[in-house]
Amino acid sequence: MLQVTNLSFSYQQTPILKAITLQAKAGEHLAVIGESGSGKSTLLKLLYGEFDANSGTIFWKNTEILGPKYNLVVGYDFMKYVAQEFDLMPYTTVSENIGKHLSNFYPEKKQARINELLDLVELHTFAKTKVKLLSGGQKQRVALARALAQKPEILLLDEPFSHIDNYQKQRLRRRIFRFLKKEGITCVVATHDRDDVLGFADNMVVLNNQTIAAKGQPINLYNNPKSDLIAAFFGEFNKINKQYVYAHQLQVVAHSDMRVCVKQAYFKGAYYLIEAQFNNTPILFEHATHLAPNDYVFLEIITE
Ligand SMILES: Nc1ncnc2c1ncn2[C@@H]1O[C@H](COP(=O)(O)OP(=O)(O)OP(=O)(O)O)[C@@H](O)[C@H]1O
Repeated sequence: MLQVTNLSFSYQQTPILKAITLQAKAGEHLAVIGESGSGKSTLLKLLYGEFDANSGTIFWKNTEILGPKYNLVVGYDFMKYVAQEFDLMPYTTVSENIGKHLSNFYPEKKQARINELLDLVELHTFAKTKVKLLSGGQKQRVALARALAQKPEILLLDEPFSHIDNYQKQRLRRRIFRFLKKEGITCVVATHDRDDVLGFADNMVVLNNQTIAAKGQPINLYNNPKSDLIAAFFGEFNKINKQYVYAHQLQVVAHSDMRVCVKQAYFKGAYYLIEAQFNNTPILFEHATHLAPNDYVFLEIITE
């Protein structure tokens, strides 16, 4: 189990994280979300032992994670960290990068593991290509594969799919998270992307104002967001009578108390996102078909 207790940290004078307490059980997938600059990467770096905390403790099972004041070499064997900057060896091949931490003592076993990971991140055709010749998304996949090579007990991922195009991202995300669950690897993922959370994370924490503003299962935070920051993470939303109402929770009906004037319709594929006005308040809702500006419609909140 990962246990973080009362962790506080500042780079200089300004506190970045204050009294952070969180846990992740072995095999759990924990998502860390928050606005840009809220300290997600800093938290992962502290978990990795890259910095010394001002106060508080971090334990993985019975081992205390300590920073450079106490460790000559940053990091621990049981933990891997895939940073936003991938830190690969540019002049060696994809295979060599993935196998970097694997022992040469059993070359066949090493090659089999490299092949398994090349399959996982779908980079077989690039196995012998030098990393400096790869695109950003391909480098990110090499970094993921390399972090998994030795089967860490805990994996820290910072925006793990940010450089990968949408076409490959969805599939790769499913493959990687399924692989982590299958191998029982605990993972902490810092992300801006709700798709890294919904359907994958067991729990999530929300960083805001240097502290944890909320934590819980994604389904509970989704259903009861408690703040604009959390609601916005999950999708377009409105605040109606102090309640958070997602755009898809409003439907057009024949008659209701909520008569709105359409301002703009945005094609979103399976639906249109409609921007409308209700008593001078902007309202967003989803609708199956296009609605013309200045049309009036009635809306109702869908109660599931
Ligand atoms: N090496 C550093 N020295 C000083 N300040 C830093 C350093 N790295 C980050 N910061 C500051 O710490 C704060 C948190 O940064 P951090 O990168 O942890 O945020 P983040 O939530 O990961 O942001 P993003 O989502 O944009 O990656 C920011 O205000 C940033 O400017």
